[in-house]
Amino acid sequence: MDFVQRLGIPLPIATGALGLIVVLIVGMGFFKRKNHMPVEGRTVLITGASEGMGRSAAVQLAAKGAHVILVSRNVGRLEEALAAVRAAASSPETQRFTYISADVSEPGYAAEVIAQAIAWNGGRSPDVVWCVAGMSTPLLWTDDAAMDAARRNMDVNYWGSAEMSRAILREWLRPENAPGPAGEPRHLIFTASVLALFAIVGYGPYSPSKWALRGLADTLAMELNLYPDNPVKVHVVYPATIVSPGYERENKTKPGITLELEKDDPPETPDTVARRAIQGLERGEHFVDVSALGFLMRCGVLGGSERNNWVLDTIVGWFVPIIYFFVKKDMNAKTTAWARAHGPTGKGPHATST
Ligand SMILES: NC(=O)C1=CN([C@@H]2O[C@H](COP(=O)(O)OP(=O)(O)OC[C@H]3O[C@@H](n4cnc5c(N)ncnc54)[C@H](OP(=O)(O)O)[C@@H]3O)[C@@H](O)[C@H]2O)C=CC1
Ligand SMILES: CCCCCCCCCCCCCCCC(=O)[C@@H](N)CO
Repeated sequence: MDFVQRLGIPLPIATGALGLIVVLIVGMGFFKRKNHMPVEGRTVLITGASEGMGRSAAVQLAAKGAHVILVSRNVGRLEEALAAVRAAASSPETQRFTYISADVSEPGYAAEVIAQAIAWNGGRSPDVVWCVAGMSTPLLWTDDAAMDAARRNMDVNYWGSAEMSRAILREWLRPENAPGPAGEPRHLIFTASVLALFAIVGYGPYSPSKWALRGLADTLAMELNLYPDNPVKVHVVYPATIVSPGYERENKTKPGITLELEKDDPPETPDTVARRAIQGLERGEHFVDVSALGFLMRCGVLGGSERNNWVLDTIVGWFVPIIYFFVKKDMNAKTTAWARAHGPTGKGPHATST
């Protein structure tokens, strides 16, 4: 406490301030104990639900008692996922499940999907919509295929989620669909990536599509205050590496330097990532991180975004630049060293060994 006195701050005020901070952090944790996203008996629509994290989320939400609508393109895989979801139901006699085959990159697809979902659901819209469908084509920005890949990533990741968000909000926000200000909020969930919080070489075609989701989510979070009688919560989930079929696909084009830089990020299974994401949603978080690195990266970008815990997120955010000072130095040096050893465009998953 010596340094506190040397700063001229009286001890009682210093301990009082410290005590207040602790009480705020603990207190805010206490309020979060409520489940902010109960799904039992409610209907959840998930895009990208036939594989990877979306499929795991569908299974886990069925186990919590939700009716689930799976959306993706491939009917064979949807059938398989549907069987897994059905098998996980907590009340198989009352819970209902179905799938809708749709391509989220098709302009206008979402209104039709929502219409089908409502028809199946007895005239009621789904209560939770989670946009998980996504893809990644890592390439160096000057690669021949990068521009087409960037447009495709934007079509699936950004426009696929943006269209769905508009279609469902136009339903949820209708005056006749208003549960009133005290009604259970509906939930609109986007799936981004930690790469929307921190960028690394090789994800030029992908990262912007996920950053864009962040901008849309923050805009909507404020815009939804216009509809106090139709409460809706907006969330963004930020996974790091998920060992999924999509991850196998993206590694086919991943530049060697990208593989090298991301190898320190511990890969997680789709089940683990889905479970942590659902826990964060149940705590009522606006931005949901699912790993320790993701937590630091989230605190590092918050700016004017909603904070999950205003005290903790802010204080952690003050220290993240110190970590980045070293991380960026290291990553920039590794990238330069890579160019010296392999030439700047040494690429492909096996580039490390050539
Ligand atoms: N894997 C990773 O390392 C990371 C992934 N993410 C993001 O998390 C989410 C889940 O990733 P992951 O578990 O790897 O998923 P996968 O890539 O393994 O599965 C993607 C799912 O989305 C569906 N999908 C893909 N394109 C379309 C489309 N055009 N229209 C409709 N459905 C489509 C697929 O089904 P079908 O082919 O039948 O259409 C499948 O169900 C994605 O948004 C991804 O960008 C974020 C961070 C890391
Ligand atoms: C303060 C914090 C320190 C930061 C240290 C950074 C370590 C590098 C982590 C890179 C992780 C990349 C995950 C990619 C996930 C993804 O979205 C793709 N697989 C999808 O294509």
